[in-house]
Amino acid sequence: MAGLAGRFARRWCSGLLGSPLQVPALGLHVGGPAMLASQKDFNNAVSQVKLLKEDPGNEVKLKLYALYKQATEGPCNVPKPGMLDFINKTKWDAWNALGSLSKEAARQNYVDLVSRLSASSESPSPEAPAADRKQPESDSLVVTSEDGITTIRLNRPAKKNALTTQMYHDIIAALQAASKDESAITVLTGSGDYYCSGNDLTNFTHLPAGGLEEMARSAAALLRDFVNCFIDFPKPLVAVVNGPAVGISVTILGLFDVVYATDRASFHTPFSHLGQSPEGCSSYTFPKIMGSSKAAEMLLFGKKLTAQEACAQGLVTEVFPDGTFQKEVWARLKAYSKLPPNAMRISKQIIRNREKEKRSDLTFVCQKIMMAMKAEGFRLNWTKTE
Ligand SMILES: CCCCCCC/C=C/C(=O)SCCNC(=O)CCNC(=O)[C@H](O)C(C)(C)COP(=O)(O)OP(=O)(O)OC[C@H]1O[C@@H](n2cnc3c(N)ncnc32)[C@H](O)[C@@H]1OP(=O)(O)O
Repeated sequence: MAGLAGRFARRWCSGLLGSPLQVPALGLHVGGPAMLASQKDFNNAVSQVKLLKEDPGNEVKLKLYALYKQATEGPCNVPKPGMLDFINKTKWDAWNALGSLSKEAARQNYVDLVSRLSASSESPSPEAPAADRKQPESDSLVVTSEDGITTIRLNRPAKKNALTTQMYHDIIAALQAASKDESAITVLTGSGDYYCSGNDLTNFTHLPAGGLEEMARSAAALLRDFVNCFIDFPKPLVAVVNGPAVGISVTILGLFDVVYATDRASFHTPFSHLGQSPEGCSSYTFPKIMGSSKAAEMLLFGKKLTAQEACAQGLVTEVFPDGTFQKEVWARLKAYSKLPPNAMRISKQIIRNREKEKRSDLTFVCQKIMMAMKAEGFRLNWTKTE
């Protein structure tokens, strides 16, 4: 495991330990005061970074990288790497974010940052490591209740509604609240042109203090809580699939009671491409819904289904023309929400209870994730899914 963590760290660190970036949150230097660090101070700081006793974490290393580049080469002057080149794109973004910060100010900021890091590595910091800090509340999830329907909307359209760690937590909380509220039906949908692009692939780029193993363990625990909420949800749960769906947003569809899709939607589970294995109980629900060979084509080979294909295979309940999708679906859901809520709950319980014993599958899936992460060296490279 240490080897894996080391490989992970090396990938981040390659060419990274040395560079200033302007980060207002760190109180870094922007202007040009009288006493700026000399080239010698800067060279010393570059050497000092390599001697730090504690790994400062990827976030700080990224700041160092960007400041170093700015100090030595000036404003970012190289083409933006493609989105598949994930690590270099992240580094490029950090450097580019420094804008026109002068070389001298970047040099000073780099020296200041290294001096703070050296001081804190000698005395324990009162602050929790950045990777362990709780994420700020975000508006990436919007929950509304109207006409007997609670709607949980993924609201990160610029990132195709990719699920951040915070969003997993927020969805769990929203489902728990919806299971107890006055609504008869609960809906999951997305904002913008995508339903969801699956797990946010940057969720795994910040290594916690406990290293790779700890990251795998906490991801598996969060995933288990997340999927359990869908398994246990007591009311009718409807997916309003407003556009393409990828990864975990597809696998959990087998735990919904009804899935309505626009004819623009597609359903893609590129797990093998990513060196991962399927989750969300799909190893159980998909073969049951569509038969084992169709399930294998999706889950092993990553075959992307059109909305019509997904409907023909039973994953989707009904497909609507995109132009009338929202109008037709919401009109229908409003009508359904007038049905007696208790009757719907009890009927759902009768239908689903038979399945709950299969839950051991879920634990197995969590174990598989950890095994896959280890086996794959926890690869960060991701494949464009189209
Ligand atoms: C903590 C608990 C962990 C539980 C783990 C559960 C295991 C789950 C597994 C999965 O879900 S596997 C599936 C993961 N998803 C993907 O592989 C999709 C990756 N994205 C793409 O292939 C493409 O972005 C797209 C979805 C096909 C869209 O392509 P398009 O060309 O239309 O748009 P882009 O320019 O590529 O994207 C716009 C913008 O959005 C960002 N983005 C898209 N998807 C993700 C993602 N999954 N994670 C993070 N960011 C994503 C993309 O980087 C672009 O950002 P900018 O470059 O504009 O900043």
